[in-house]
Amino acid sequence: MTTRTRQRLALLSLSLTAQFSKKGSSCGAKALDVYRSDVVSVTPWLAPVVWEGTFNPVLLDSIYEPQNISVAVTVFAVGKYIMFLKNFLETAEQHFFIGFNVHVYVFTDRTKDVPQVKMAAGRQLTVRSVPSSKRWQEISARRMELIQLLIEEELHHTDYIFCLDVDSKFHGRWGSESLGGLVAVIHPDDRSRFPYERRPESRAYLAPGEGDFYYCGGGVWRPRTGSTPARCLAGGEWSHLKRKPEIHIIRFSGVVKNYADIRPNV
Ligand SMILES: CC(=O)N[C@H]1[C@@H](OP(=O)(O)OP(=O)(O)OC[C@H]2O[C@@H](n3ccc(=O)[nH]c3=O)[C@H](O)[C@@H]2O)O[C@H](CO)[C@H](O)[C@@H]1O
Ligand SMILES: [Mn+2]
Repeated sequence: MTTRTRQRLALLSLSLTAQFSKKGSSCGAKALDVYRSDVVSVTPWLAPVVWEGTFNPVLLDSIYEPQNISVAVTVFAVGKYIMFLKNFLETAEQHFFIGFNVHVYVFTDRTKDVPQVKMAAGRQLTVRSVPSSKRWQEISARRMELIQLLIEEELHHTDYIFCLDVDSKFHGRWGSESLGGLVAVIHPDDRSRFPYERRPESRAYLAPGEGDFYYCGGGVWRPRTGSTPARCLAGGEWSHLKRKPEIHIIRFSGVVKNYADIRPNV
């Protein structure tokens, strides 16, 4: 099955859910619950915004499982950020694409310090050695280049690739509801506090008052897609922020850290 067909299937599955609820089929009772009126559940360009309660996980898994899809994760743990890796991997084992083929690629300069985490059948970890750096900006900027290389070398047949921050941990299901051509995670902070790009010379420039969603720097990236997300995930948190009532289930969180302690430079 081609990638495009899969994407269509993902969207189809959502509309199927809606149809079931209208027609009151045997799936009806469950599907009827799949509805939220208190949040925006579709973007103006018709990408689903995935809140808890807007999808039926059993139905979605039953569509994706027979397709035997493969999911890759890239995560960088350079320098002191290696300290976050154990928690990241352990919580991913509990919540991230359970029952699917998952291949985690860890990029690190401290290969000897990669923790041994027992992984379930169908899941594996590969460590890629990268040089250390004295500047976090360089570590951050080089990530895309190294991911691109990985795709060219090893990921031709991988269906979906998620690029995640290592200083994150999973608390709740993150699975097939997040599959799409280009997926972004909505940042849980207040919109007024976001550092939008204000330099007019930048292609990402937004005038004050413009802009709809603000995405986390992490998310999912796939080759040959445009820059408007086909799917937006909600349900993240940074524990120093006040929990918002519309977030029913925390799926993942960013670990609160003191940048001065862990980044090689400030
Ligand atoms: C969730 C989210 O919105 N994250 C973004 C935000 O994260 P943060 O402000 O949380 O940045 P960060 O310090 O977590 O750095 C991003 C990632 O780079 C890696 N790293 C960084 C420094 C280092 O010394 N060693 C190392 O391995 C590590 O995987 C880390 O998770 O801003 C960054 C750029 O500043 C990136 O855009 C991140 O994706
Ligand atoms: Mn981070």
